[in-house]
Amino acid sequence: MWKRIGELSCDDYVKAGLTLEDAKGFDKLVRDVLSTAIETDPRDQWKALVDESVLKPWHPHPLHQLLYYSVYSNWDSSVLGPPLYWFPSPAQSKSTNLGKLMETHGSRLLGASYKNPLESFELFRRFSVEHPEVYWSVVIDELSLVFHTPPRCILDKLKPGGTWLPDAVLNIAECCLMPSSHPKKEDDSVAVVWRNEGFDDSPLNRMTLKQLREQVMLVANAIGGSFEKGDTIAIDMPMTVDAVIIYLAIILAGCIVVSIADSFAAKEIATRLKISKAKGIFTQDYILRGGRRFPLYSRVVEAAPSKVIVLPASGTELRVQLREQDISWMDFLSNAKTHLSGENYYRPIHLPVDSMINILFSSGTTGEPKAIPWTQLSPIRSTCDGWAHLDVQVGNTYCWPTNLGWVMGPTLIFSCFLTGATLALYQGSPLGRGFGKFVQDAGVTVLGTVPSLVKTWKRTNCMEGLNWTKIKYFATTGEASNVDDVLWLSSKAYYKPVIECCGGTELASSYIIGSPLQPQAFGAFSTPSMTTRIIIFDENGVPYADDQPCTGEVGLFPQHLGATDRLLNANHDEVYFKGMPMYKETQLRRHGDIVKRTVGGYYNVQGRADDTMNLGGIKTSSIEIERVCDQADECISETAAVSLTPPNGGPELLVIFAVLKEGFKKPSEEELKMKFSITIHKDLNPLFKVSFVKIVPEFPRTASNKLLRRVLRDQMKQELLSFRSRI
Ligand SMILES: Nc1ncnc2c1ncn2[C@@H]1O[C@H](COP(=O)(O)OP(=O)(O)OP(=O)(O)O)[C@@H](O)[C@H]1O
Repeated sequence: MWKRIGELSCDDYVKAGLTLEDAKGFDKLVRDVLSTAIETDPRDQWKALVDESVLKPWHPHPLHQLLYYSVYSNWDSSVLGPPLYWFPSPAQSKSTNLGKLMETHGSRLLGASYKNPLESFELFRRFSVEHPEVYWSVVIDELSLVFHTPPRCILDKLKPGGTWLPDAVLNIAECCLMPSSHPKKEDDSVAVVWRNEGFDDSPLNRMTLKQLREQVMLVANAIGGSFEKGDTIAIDMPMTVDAVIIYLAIILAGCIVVSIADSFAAKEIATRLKISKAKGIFTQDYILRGGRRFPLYSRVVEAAPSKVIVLPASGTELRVQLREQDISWMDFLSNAKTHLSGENYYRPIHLPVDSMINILFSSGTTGEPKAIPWTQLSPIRSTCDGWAHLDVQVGNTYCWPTNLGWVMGPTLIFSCFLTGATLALYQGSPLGRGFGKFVQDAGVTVLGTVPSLVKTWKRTNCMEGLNWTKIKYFATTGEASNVDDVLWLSSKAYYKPVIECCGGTELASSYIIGSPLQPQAFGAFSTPSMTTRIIIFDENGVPYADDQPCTGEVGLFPQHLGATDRLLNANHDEVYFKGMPMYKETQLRRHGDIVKRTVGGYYNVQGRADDTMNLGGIKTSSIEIERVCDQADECISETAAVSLTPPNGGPELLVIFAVLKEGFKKPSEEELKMKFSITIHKDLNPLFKVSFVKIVPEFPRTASNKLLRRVLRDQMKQELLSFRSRI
């Protein structure tokens, strides 16, 4: 449906939103830039257009779409791999964290085979898989780690998952807070920059490393006065600068953080407090978000924990009446002050590297959320991923709207403070322009997102006119990205890479991800992460060869620094190992994703193994079907595909749920069914039959916004049952 790039004319540019005058200039520019590349590889054409900044962040999105899709209009992904939009430059690659490391150690470790960071990336990555102890020994030196007792070695292979950094003793919060010479963190380096929603035109707030340390030590002193070492203490509040201080203070004081996302209802808070046996909880009276005030303290109180420490959402006065056993933040802090007579210093509690610092909960897309213990190894792992794959370093300002209850919250804290980057926090809703203005004003250089956020920004066009060109990397996680949404995002900073990250809370890392040392494709992962070995296997558990394009469930090699070896509310072995195939002598670790490896070695996640369906004898995944259905009609905002086994048995039935965009003529479910069928037959498989279509106002999602296909499946099952019982 898209023209070839050489066939585009002023007319097309006008239709895409330019004035006739601008279209003429634009047409000439495109022709000039492509004059040397018109018959060549589309990748060279796209690269030339990007290198010359032909497309500007303020150009209308249809123009970006027109150029990108026209360049790749004849691209056959099944033969050529996914279309690429970002290409690393040799010069730039040498200034990345990993590039520098490779230039320093590459020849020593790889011998004469080492060429440069781009050509030798895959070789070096494989080396990191085969010799993780060598890789970690050099990368760990890049973080501001201070060991009270250094590790005996990097890896002791006696146990199945290995014992990492055995005998090491440290306090990971202390490592975040102390100045260091490499990475260069000084007392007056800016540690945190933040702004409150509603103050979008006011100056930014900044806190230096020294100020942060003093604040954390003050709170750690107060915690030391009220709790015992090893106590579990919950945090249920937005990810504000105070929440970050409390998080680090709990760990500094040798206690364990229980992170609970602030969007949970009382019942869910109660479950999490019970599983973790939390002795107390930090919360706010209200949550201020999107110009509204949502009660939080009342929800926490309903969950009935023992002691609640309550911060005001704004100002210094609480707007709620506290129960007798609870205490205001001010009173809590003043205890510490009295106790110390003005002296903030706190002696960090040093603990073995495998001691627990944080209890997190998975999002629960596949079932009950798992209570996942993070040890001091977990932040080391997650920071190293950000260091290697997002190039987080001194001088960066790193922002990722999230919450301490999601794995990205703690990851973001450690990724900043162990690498010397500045943490950027917007205290309010990330959905609107205020957030985008903060990104601009704070000079954010690494911006993390989740697909639903990007979808909203694109749909509402709320970021129009803002300058995001300081961003050098975007990142996205949580769910599969929509190609057109990431195209929109990348275009806001002259096509900077959007690094896809897919992992799990229990891995403290991504197992597949993008890299600044490899060309990137929208919505695709370019590599397993450093040191990670993945195996994709078929339905019989037979592995595909490492370089073979294929689709199947993924298994991980279990020796994975930072991965869990226990769960608090389930049997770890049963969840992650039972029933998994062996690879040679090794039993693989379950992750539960269906992964497609494309030609050229890129990856797509096709959903959870639980979301695969068998349609007429052919295995397929929800995401594959949704990708084509999303394009079936312009009135479609998003789709969700699930399959049902009919109550009386028989082949699985395909059901497609659709959310419609506003402002379009609403089709009937029958009409949509026709459209979906045609698209699926044309673009996916002529044998797939659509059994039902349901239009719904919105999809059920986890608190972190992940689509809950299992809830849709259950709903449909109920409907089918009640329909049958009525006839
Ligand atoms: N960039 C991404 N693209 C596609 N899927 C992703 C991406 N990032 C994360 N995911 C999905 O999210 C999963 C990890 O999320 P998390 O650790 O919160 O557990 P969960 O699977 O959502 O919850 P639970 O284990 O409770 O069912 C991944 O295994 C993958 O299925």
